[in-house]
Amino acid sequence: MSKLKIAVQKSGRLHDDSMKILKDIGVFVDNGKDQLKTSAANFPLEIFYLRNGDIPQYLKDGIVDAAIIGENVLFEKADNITVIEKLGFSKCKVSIAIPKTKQYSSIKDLQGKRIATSYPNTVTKFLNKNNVSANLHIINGSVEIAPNIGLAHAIVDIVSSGNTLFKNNLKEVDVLLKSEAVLAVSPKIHNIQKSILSKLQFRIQSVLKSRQNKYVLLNIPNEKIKDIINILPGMNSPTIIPLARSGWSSLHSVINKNTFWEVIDELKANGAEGILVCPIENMIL
Ligand SMILES: Nc1ncnc2c1ncn2[C@@H]1O[C@H](COP(=O)(O)OP(=O)(O)OP(=O)(O)O)[C@@H](O)[C@H]1O
Ligand SMILES: O=P(O)(O)OC[C@H]1O[C@H](OP(=O)(O)OP(=O)(O)O)[C@H](O)[C@@H]1O
Ligand SMILES: [Mg+2]
Repeated sequence: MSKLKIAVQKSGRLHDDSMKILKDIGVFVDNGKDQLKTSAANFPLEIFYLRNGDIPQYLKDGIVDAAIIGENVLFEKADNITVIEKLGFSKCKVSIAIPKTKQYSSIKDLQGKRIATSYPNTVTKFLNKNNVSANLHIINGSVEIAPNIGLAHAIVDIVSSGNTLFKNNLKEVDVLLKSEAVLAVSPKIHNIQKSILSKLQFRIQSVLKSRQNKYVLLNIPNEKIKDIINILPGMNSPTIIPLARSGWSSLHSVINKNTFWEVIDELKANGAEGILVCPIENMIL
């Protein structure tokens, strides 16, 4: 039987969330971590556990059909790889940082300076776009140490909470790109694998939507139904079911998790009682 070959990071920041998404879409993978290749038990999927930094080449060569990978790594190592879905985790930036005490008004300030980075292509593209030339010092990790030991005037590295910069007396002065985990596709993927991938993507989309929303049930006096509907329009329109208690109804709807508490406050202010909020496992729209 034909299978879709998908790469996920073997270990590191993307691994757990990548495996969680596969679990949430109902794909059962029997502990893959120690094996470098496993098959899903209930979906035509083969999982390759690889280094994030190596995945772009596997995609280019068609060794894997698809991958869950940090978008910044694709930007660094592969131009022609299509991203079909942003996955909403491992959000970060690739930024320029300099010592806190130094001034920075634009990238022109780094003309002729030394920049330490693990992302030389990303930096070079940015420098070229701005007609600036600088010397790159390429290192694979602990980049933030470079200015403090006299290795570089500036660094370009991943910034998320900003803690690592703070601890190393650095400040972020320019953002080269924003990144998150994505589902990327090999240009060499065949049609059979494409159709498996679209089934996988459909399931992923339904899980991502469900993560954004919550299911809410509440009781309201009938005369308040209109007001509540205005607060809770739902996916199309909310479900309303009469209660045994005369003059009252139960209303069911979906609310976005970002506006969740504001909506609950409004519902209470408009007479809603017995409000229940539940997670949604899947949203098939
Ligand atoms: N501090 C962070 N916060 C959020 N996302 C991050 C952070 N650091 C890295 N990432 C994202 O997670 C990806 C994986 O990072 P991680 O440090 O686990 O591996 P890596 O060193 O890039 O790769 P490899 O698997 O090749 O060792 C990065 O490419 C980036 O997209
Ligand atoms: O803004 P922050 O939340 O502090 O995150 C940024 C740090 O996270 C990453 O390092 P990681 O911990 O992955 O170590 P690594 O360099 O060994 O990959 C990145 O290289 C930064 O150093
Ligand atoms: Mg890292």
